[in-house]
Amino acid sequence: MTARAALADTGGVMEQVILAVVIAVIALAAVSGLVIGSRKKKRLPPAPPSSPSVTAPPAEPHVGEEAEPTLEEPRRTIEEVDLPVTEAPPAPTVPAQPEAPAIEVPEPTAGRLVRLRARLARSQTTLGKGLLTLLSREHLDEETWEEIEDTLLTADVGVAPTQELVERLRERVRVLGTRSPEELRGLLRAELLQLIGTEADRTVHTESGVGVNGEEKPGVVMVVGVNGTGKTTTTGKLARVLVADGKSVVLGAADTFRAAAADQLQTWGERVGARTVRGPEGGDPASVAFDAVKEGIAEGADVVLVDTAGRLHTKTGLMDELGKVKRVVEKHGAVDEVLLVLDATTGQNGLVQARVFAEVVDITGIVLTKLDGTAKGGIVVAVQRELGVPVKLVGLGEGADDLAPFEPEAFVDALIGD
Ligand SMILES: Nc1nc2c(ncn2[C@@H]2O[C@H](COP(=O)(O)OP(=O)(O)OP(=O)(O)O)[C@@H](O)[C@H]2O)c(=O)[nH]1
Repeated sequence: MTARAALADTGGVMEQVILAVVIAVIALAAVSGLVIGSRKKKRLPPAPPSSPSVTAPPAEPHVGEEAEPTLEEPRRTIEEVDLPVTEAPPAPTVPAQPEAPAIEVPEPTAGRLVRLRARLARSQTTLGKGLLTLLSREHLDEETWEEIEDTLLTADVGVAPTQELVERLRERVRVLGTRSPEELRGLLRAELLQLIGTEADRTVHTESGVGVNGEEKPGVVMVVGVNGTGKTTTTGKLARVLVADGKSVVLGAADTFRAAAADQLQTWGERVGARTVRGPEGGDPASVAFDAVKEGIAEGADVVLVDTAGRLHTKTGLMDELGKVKRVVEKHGAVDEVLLVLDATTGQNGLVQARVFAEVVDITGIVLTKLDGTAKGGIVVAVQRELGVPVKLVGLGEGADDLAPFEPEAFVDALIGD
């Protein structure tokens, strides 16, 4: 091969090399253009308009995207950090103060028994009207007197008072000779009144006095009795009686065995604007009672009513605890009333309860509930005899103002009718 031929050969190879390089560059450019295009396609779509009520979670960063720059904040020492407790609470935006329940105005207490006498008359006909019918018989033979006796016993008057009454009636009827219905009514009225007693002090004592430290102390009333007799209801109704008479009342929910009892009492209190002092469920009843009187003193209240647990008289420990409640309350000063609540429908069983309660605390008054639901009104006589303590209030229904001061005359009139 000549040198010229060799050179020409070399030039051809160079041309091929240059061509190959040009093709490679073009190919590279095309490939890189495709990559850029595909990256552009991967960009996130524009964010949807944000909704005002729903807060969207932050979008997660994708691979290849740069992280958001962090805010540059100087590092603070622990002393410089404001603790949340030191911050002023944000101004409340919702004016949602629950409205205080409307305060009720209880019915006046004077003459309540007269107003409610229809409740008594309905259920007591066996006693009053039954006696009148028997006494009106033309011949008052032994059989009739026995029927009179049975009527009194059935009405729970009790054996001894029944015998006394029958004895006196026999004597007076004999002296009277002929009997007009009016005379008989007057005679029976007088004898029943004598049996019930018109002289006893039936006032519920709630006068304020002087506490152990010489401070003014509200009148303190303890309400005791077995579960279900209507004790809590009676405490609530009594609060209304007092409020109706213009007194301010604090309630003590010392029935800590049953949380619902405290709720029940509080509801009664709220209806007449009386504060209720309560403790933890199962807590010490004596301490709740103590706190209630303390609160009453602090508030300058007129009366503190303490509702106690309806302990069963068979449980000696619980009964002892009732004595403790009274002793602890007395650290503030005297307890003015201890009212025993008895369910008139339980008859003789109520007398057993009365006896046991009287052993633990000095009962000063009796509240007979549910007299509207029984013909056994004679229990008024029996229980007074048993305890030597007067009936001071009677319950004549489930209504808020169905608790009446006990008035013997109105009671007897309701029994025998006018
Ligand atoms: N008919 C009638 N029902 C009454 C009277 N007094 C209370 N009651 C009802 O008797 C039931 C029991 O009353 P409460 O006050 O819960 O009885 P309690 O003795 O406190 O019982 P605990 O709270 O379980 O200790 C309730 O349904 C009252 O409405 C009343 O004079 N007449």
